[in-house]
Amino acid sequence: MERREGGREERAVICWLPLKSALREVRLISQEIWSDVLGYVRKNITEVEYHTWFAPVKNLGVQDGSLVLGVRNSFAQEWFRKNYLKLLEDALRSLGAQNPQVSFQVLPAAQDALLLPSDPPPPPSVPAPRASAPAPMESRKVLNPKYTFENFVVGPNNNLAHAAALAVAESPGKAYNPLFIYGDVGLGKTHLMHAVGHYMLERFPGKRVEYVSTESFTNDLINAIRDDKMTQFRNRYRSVDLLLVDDIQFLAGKERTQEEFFHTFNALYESHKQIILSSDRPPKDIQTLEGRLRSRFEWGLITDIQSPEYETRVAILKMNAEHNRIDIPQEVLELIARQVTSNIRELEGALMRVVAFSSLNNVPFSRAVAAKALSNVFAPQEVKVEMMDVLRQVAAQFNMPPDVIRGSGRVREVVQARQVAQYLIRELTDHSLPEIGQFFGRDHSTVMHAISKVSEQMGKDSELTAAVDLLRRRMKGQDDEDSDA
Ligand SMILES: Nc1ncnc2c1ncn2[C@@H]1O[C@H](COP(=O)(O)OP(=O)(O)OP(=O)(O)O)[C@@H](O)[C@H]1O
Repeated sequence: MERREGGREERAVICWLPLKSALREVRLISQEIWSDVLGYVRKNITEVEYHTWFAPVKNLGVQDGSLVLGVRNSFAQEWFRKNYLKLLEDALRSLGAQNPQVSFQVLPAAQDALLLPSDPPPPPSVPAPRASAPAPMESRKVLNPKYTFENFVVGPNNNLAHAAALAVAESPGKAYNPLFIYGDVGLGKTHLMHAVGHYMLERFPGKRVEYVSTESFTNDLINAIRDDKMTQFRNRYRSVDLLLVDDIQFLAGKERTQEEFFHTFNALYESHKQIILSSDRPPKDIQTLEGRLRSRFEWGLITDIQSPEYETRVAILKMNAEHNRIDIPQEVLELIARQVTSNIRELEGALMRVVAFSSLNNVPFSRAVAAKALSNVFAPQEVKVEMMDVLRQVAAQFNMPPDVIRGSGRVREVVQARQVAQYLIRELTDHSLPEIGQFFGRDHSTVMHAISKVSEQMGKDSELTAAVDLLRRRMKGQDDEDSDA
């Protein structure tokens, strides 16, 4: 464990250890911030400037609350400091950073030349230029390594779809063919499809799995017709063991694609190859879909995925946090799960936003911090402070585990932290003295004594006063200034 000598410095370092461990995966998290920052920057400078200066910049993650950007050489470093620092800080401010910090590092030549796979996609607000020709045959997509059965949280909203997908994975071409999964955006249809693909490839590495969106299928068809390559097209789609087609509702109104898909479907079905289709609606609601296709889609099993209920949302967030090795308190996850109710993609985005916010502002996770981080995007939530919130914040501030504060230790620092925690709980929550006493395994008179002791010291002991003020602001989500004090 990292330790430095010297009172204040030591506290500053150790206080943020949980946050530092949260930042281990910060490169991943900060792509989200970086995409938003680029979106902001692009709106505020010319395209030429953007491409000259920002396109080559590499996001190196957040370190100690500062967004670190890799630039090509010391000239660019200087240029950025002089010309773009303020713009970048404004961009971070627009994302909720209260004391934004940006630093620039000159990249080693090799890294500069290398486009790391973690580089962010272009910001969504400014779409990348689109080629006028349709995508080439290679538009096939690969399976997302994250979309496995192990990473899929099962709840009442999706247990039937999950069971069906598992059955299909175990007996492809036999259990349900086709499997038709429908549901609103961002609820896990693609995840389940890919999970079947992974499962099959793990058990039978020689099998051919093809995942394609309906749009890519259509583009491939157009290209094949244009380039006179229909035989290759047919070979490609009719020789697979598992065909996964996303967003099949986009077949609506495309007669030629429907015709070709009909033959692909028949060829696969007759040779007992598995087909899985996803859609935002059941086959009967897809307008202008040929009757013969609709009836084929209904041959197997049609199953839906609904919005997840609260417990499933919390479980998904927990799994995501663990996956990214982010140590985030349960009550913060619960707050996010209450805030984002319908869409899992948004739920994951909200978690990222909270992690980004707390790393950029260098504050530990708390419900108030999470509420603030989400307030720009979702309706602001009134956060009721809980005893556990206070205990955790006091523990971080006094650099000792919460259990030690609640324990029986009589060391001066521990007693002081315990008294501060009791004082703040009394002030910030509705709990009675006996309830607070019970939380600390003590009686109400001890709590009364703690409160009068802290009240007495406030104003006299400046360090304690500053710590209590800072904690109070943090609990109320008002820690506007830098919170390293
Ligand atoms: N049950 C779940 N457990 C864990 N993660 C999930 C679950 N359901 C969805 N997700 C995650 O939510 C995100 C969105 O899921 P996915 O892309 O599969 O949704 P979709 O229904 O295919 O959406 P769209 O219709 O927009 O394509 C993904 O990151 C996925 O991993």
